[in-house]
Amino acid sequence: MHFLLQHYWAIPIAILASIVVYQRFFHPLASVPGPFLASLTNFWIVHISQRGDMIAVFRALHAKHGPVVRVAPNEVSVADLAAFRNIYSVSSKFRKSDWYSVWQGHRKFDIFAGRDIKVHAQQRRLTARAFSLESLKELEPYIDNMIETFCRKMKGMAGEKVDMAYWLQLFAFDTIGEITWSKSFGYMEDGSDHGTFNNIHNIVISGTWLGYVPWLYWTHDGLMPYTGNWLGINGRHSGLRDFALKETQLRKDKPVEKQDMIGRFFDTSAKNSDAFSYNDVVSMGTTLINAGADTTAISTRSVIYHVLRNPEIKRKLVAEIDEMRSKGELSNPVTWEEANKMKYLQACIEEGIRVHPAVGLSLPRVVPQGGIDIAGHYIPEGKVVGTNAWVIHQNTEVFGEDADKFNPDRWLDEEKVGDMHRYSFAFGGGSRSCLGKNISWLEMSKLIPTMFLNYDIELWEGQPWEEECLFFVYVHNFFCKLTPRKDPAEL
Ligand code: HEM
Repeated sequence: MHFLLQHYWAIPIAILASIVVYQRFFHPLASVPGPFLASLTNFWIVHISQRGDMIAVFRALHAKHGPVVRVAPNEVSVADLAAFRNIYSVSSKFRKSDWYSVWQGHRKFDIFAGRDIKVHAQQRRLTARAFSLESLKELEPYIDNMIETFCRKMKGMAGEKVDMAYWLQLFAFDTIGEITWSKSFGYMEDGSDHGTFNNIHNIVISGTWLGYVPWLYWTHDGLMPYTGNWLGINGRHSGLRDFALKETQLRKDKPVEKQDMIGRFFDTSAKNSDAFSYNDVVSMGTTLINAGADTTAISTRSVIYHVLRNPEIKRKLVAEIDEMRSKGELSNPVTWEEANKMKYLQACIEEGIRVHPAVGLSLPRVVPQGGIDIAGHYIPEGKVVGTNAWVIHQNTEVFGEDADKFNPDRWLDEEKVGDMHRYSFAFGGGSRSCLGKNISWLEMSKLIPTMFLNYDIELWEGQPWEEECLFFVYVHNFFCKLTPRKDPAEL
């Protein structure tokens, strides 16, 4: 005792040393390679996620350590192909990790962030039909409205420096408003999002890092009545939700000609009011804004940007568009049916979302009972595993030696396309894969060829863009110049 009192400074050092020894030598993940600090504390990954360069760090870690890397005391990043298919299968028992709890907050019905496998399966059954391929036909006229507004706005800016990243975001948000509540947000008309993007950016910044220390979020949640709100993520549970509530309220009393997403949810709710209440319909509205707008904007940007940076690819895409139009086989705006016949366009979209997936983090899942063997490492039950699309999409075994290049032609190789789809992860995977994939594909398939049909598009002074990797991978500095083209059908 006397010794301890005299050398009190040794106590924290001894505690720290035992933590280091335990985490490095005795912890069940001790054999998994990775950064030293990551094996000791979650604050390493918090720091990386806040810095906005998670993609570069994770790619470098896998290049150095191989297919399994310890990225937090209890979490590993997985690039092993067999394990990936197991974790993200349709019947997967790997539930979403507590990273998602900060996104769910107290919401009962959260199709994106809910972590209970059974509850999620029931919620997915209730909502999936609204997103089905057959419902796309009804949504197409809504999207035509938005494309017409977008092209009209572009016409007004012909020859000028257009902030394409921003305009595609305005388009994607207005489209979500239009297909969900039969009412665009009017952002394109105003040329402004009136602060919404900044609010959502703050939600994403906050949710990205807090997810790695959920105890901090829940402690703050308990103290909030006394301390007030200090966390941006709460905007998802308050401001954004209030917005969806107001729109849903307005829509409820307004008859519409075409069936929109909220209309479909109301129909399901009328038949299952216990399992899918009015409140749950509002939650779906919030989710659609959160999950469906930025993701589509980011993916559309990627396709257009990479096409513009590769003159030969741009030439081939425009040639496909012009050939169909001059034969009278292409409408303006381009229809879904026509777009599906355009093989090169579809290949450009596949490649755009492969090289720049909208989500920049691993999608973390909890290892179920029995554990899992990954590339020679045993990961026990309760630990977290996750794959990052930005890592797996660079796998040369699947995507070829030029996996780091934008090359739409790879999607035209019929022998390889099945395997590439199997490991495409931009829309997530298995039972938790994206519900809105068809909708976003519809938007991209129509907007992109319509833009190249009507305009010659160039990068403004050819400057490269900058990436900011949070949960979403935002881009900055994507400017274009648009020159109206003569319609090829009239040439
Ligand atoms: C190109 C555009 C899109 C991309 C890249 C994308 C990507 C993703 C990803 C990666 C996930 C899985 C997230 C996870 O496992 O944590 C997801 C889930 C989801 N997405 Fe999308 N998304 C897109 C568009 C949309 C659209 C337009 C909507 C709705 C209109 C939507 C609604 C959803 C929903 C509801 C989920 C949760 C599904 C579930 O867990 O059952 N997404 N999306």
